[in-house]
Order: sequence, then C-alpha cells, then structure tokens
Amino acid sequence: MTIDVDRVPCTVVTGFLGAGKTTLIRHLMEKLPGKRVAIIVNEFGDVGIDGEVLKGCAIESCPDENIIELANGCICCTVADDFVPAINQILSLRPRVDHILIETSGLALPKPLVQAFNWPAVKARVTVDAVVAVVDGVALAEGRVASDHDALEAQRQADGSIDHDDPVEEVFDDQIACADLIVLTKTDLLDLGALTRAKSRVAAHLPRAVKIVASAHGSIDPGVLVGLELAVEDDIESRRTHHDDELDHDHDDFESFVLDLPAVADAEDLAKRIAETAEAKGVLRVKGFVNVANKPMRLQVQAVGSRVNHYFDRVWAPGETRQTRLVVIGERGIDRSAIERMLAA
Ligand SMILES: Nc1nc2c(ncn2[C@@H]2O[C@H](COP(=O)(O)OP(=O)(O)OP(=O)(O)O)[C@@H](O)[C@H]2O)c(=O)[nH]1
Repeated sequence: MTIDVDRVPCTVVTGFLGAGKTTLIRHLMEKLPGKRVAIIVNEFGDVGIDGEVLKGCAIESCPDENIIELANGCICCTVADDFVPAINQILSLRPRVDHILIETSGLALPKPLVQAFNWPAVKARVTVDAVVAVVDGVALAEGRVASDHDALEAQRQADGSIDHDDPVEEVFDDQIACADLIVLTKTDLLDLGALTRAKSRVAAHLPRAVKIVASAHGSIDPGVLVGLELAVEDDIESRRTHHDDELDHDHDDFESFVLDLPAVADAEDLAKRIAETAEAKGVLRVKGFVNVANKPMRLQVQAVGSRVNHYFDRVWAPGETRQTRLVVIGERGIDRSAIERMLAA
C-alpha cells in the first residue's frame, strides 16, 4: 500500500443526540482560515435536517457541493456503503479539499467509523486528525446522559443485583471513549455549580485523561480542534468500548419516526406541546420544519429532551410545498400514537 504523504486530515465530530455537533461545525466552517473544507453529515432520522442547516450557511470555502448528507442511518453501520463513496466524492472535488469534517449521527459509535480509516483504499488518502466528542452540558448537569458513578457504585454495593444497562449511557460512554478532546457545550445555560457537575460527570466516565473545553453556541478557537495530526486510526484499537465484542451492532435500542402534521396556528403553542410531550413520553430529540399559518417564513424547531428552540429560518420558496415535518427520536418502544396525538392536538 502506498500512503500519500499529503493525506487529507479529517476531524470526526461525535456526540449524543442534540449535544451541539451541528452548531459547533457551523462555527468551525466559518473559522477555518484559508482552508477549503468538506463536510459529511450523518443523521439517524429519515429526514435530513442538519445538512440543510449547514447548507443554509454555506460559505465560499465550503460551498453546497462540499456538504454531503448521509441521512437515514448511522454512519458506523453503513461505512462501506455510504462513507467510502462519500470520501471518494470529496477527494475528487476541485479545488482540492484541505480538511474534512464528519458529523456522525447522535447515536453513531465512532469506533467502527475510525476503524474504516485503516482500510487500504481509505488509509492511503485520508487520516483522522482527531476525534472530538461534543457533550451536552445541560443534559450532563441534569444527569440525563451519564449517571453519577459514585451513587451507582453505592447502589451496587447495597444491592448487587442492580443491572445498569442504560442504552443512552452506553452510547455516550462509547462516544467519549474514542475522543481526543471533549467539547462541553451550552455553558451559557450553566451556572458555576452546574458546570462543575457536568465536567465531573464527563471526567468520571472518561477511561483516560482527555482535555475538556467549554463552549457556548459552538464558539471555540478552531486551532484547539483542528490540525492536531493525531492519526487516530493507528490508535483506535486501544480505545475500549461497550460494543467491542459485537461483530455487528445495530441501533435496536432506539427508534425514530417522521410526523407530517397540518399547519400550525401558533409557534409558541407548538413549542409548548413538544416540551410537554417530550417530558411525558420520554422523547429524546425532535427536529424539523414547520408551516405556521399566515407566516411567509419557515419555522425550524429543535428540541433536546424538553428544551425547545424555534426560529424562522427562511422564507418559503415560491412553489415550495409548505410542510410541517418533524423527526422524533426516542428509546425503542416510545409510544408513537400517543406522541402523534399530543403533537397534533
Ligand atoms: N443555549 C445553547 N444552545 C445550544 C448550544 N449548542 C447547541 N444548542 C442548541 O441545542 C440544539 C441542538 O443543537 P445541534 O447543534 O443541532 O445538536 P446536534 O448534536 O447536531 O444534534 P443531532 O445531530 O440531532 O444529534 C439546538 O437547538 C441548538 O441551537 C449552546 O452552546 N448553547
């Protein structure tokens, strides 16, 4: 195998649902001075939303054709079918790309993806600059994605039968286990106590010392994340994860569905219903675009747990179908019909 000394560096951005990966990448794509960037963006749900968000802020050094969307699946399960062709497409772009950013889905395990960088056809041409794990400061502070290890241990001691197989926590653990750097997001929403709690929860789950940097709204010095030249593919086998012994893993613990709803009369009212539904029915993530009656602009909605953000992102184009489509993601067994009823009410 000949290895091209000018292999294109690639930053893998992993992190649980709604942690802030797209927000970070939006910021990065604007701040990588003089670099021609390409992005692979992968989503679990059937509707590509992140790709549209990123294309919405495409800039000269990262035009639309440099943004490749791999919706409907997790990149870790479709490496051969989706990822390798996407890399080939990017490498054939002219002018030549200087840096690739990969946003994995919030449920993807980064290890199988990084392992694919050792396949001869890939290894010769690209290298993993670093794996960055984005963690949600608010979710951590509230104990939603990573439990408190000491409390759990105390519980285990008291009752040895406790079986702690939490699918959310396993995915979270496997993502940070592969990280060279942790970006702890949403610090604008954290007071000092919550920030300390969030940091110590990530640290307790990290199998080795990894730097944790804080960020609000994706803002971070790109030099901290990019250009680390770590060739992570050479080290990936040493990073132990919960799924190491599975020949083939799947995402059976989670499910997603798309809801097509009628036009909405009031954005605030919809946001309130999403928050209540997420709380009552254990929904992990909702995102999508909404047709608000009598408004010329499209509403974008993003919910992480019961925290909902919404804003008008652009004017509906002439001839475009004004649709309300929401992707809902939760653990397997979430009550689809009840969620649909509550959101359509
Ligand atoms: N207040 C605040 N909100 C943030 C921050 N980062 C992200 N968000 C919000 O959190 C929500 C999810 O952010 P995304 O960047 O889409 O998260 P993601 O990790 O790409 O989500 P998935 O791709 O669905 O897993 C959005 O509503 C963002 O505006 C932050 O630092 N502060």
